Amino acid sequence: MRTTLEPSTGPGPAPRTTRPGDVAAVRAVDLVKTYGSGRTAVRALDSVSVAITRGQLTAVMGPSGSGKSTLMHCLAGLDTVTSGQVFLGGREISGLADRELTTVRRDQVGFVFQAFNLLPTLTAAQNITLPLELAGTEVDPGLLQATAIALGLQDRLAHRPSELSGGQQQRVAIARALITRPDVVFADEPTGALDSRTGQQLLAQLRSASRELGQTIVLVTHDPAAAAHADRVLLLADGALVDELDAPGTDDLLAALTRLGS
Ligand SMILES: Nc1ncnc2c1ncn2[C@@H]1O[C@H](COP(=O)(O)OP(=O)(O)OP(=O)(O)O)[C@@H](O)[C@H]1O
Repeated sequence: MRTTLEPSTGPGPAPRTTRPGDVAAVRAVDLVKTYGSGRTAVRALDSVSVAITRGQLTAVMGPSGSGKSTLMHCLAGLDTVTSGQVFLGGREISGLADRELTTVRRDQVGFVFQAFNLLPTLTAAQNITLPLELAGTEVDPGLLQATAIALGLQDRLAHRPSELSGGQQQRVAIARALITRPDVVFADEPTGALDSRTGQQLLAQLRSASRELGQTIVLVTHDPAAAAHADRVLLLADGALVDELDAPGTDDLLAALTRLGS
């Protein structure tokens, strides 16, 4: 097992989590991910180096098969890397053993998926605080309130998922990912199960929650209108990072994707 810290910018012991001076919440250096071996090997990520800025909403776009999910999985400690390094919160996670990666995922990362994955018998509040309960951490009512307000859920906390709209259910799932204040929240096509208007509202809320709480969020999406909510958009093609756009509009993204032939 190999664990190193990012090069320190100052004296003193290197802390476990992101230092105040760090701008990157998560960083990949020369990341390579190959599936399979021999003639059937697929190089899903081909030497990707990228830094995800703290407190920003970053979207990852690219044609189908370009490596978006693979990049997310490697950055989040869900998958091993073939070579290269991943630093999460200033600590290298590439090379960690499975048990340590489980702790990284529990303590440093939040996830939001297309399917909301809420527990039907629990209220919205209980769903949101579930990660804290599972970790044996006391629930701070102020933190729950602030998270609920950031997502416009303060009047829905006593409701069960079946009593909530799809958009509200996904906001509960986002609140659940934010409640532990992880280094990064990864959202994989979070609007995939929502109609386009509700999806747009959800993304606006995701972005404002990111700003209000200073939460780093990585959004994986096919949808240029979704990615247009991001502070920065990373474009992947054939496993390589081919472009980075700052606060692009939907038209800029459509043009960039057209150039990639997607
Ligand atoms: N478990 C796996 N075994 C073999 N090949 C894989 C595996 N997972 C992904 N791949 C391949 O790696 C490449 C990148 O896949 P990935 O799922 O990361 O792309 P993506 O951009 O997320 O695609 P999509 O937009 O279609 O979800 C593809 O060629 C894919 O077929």
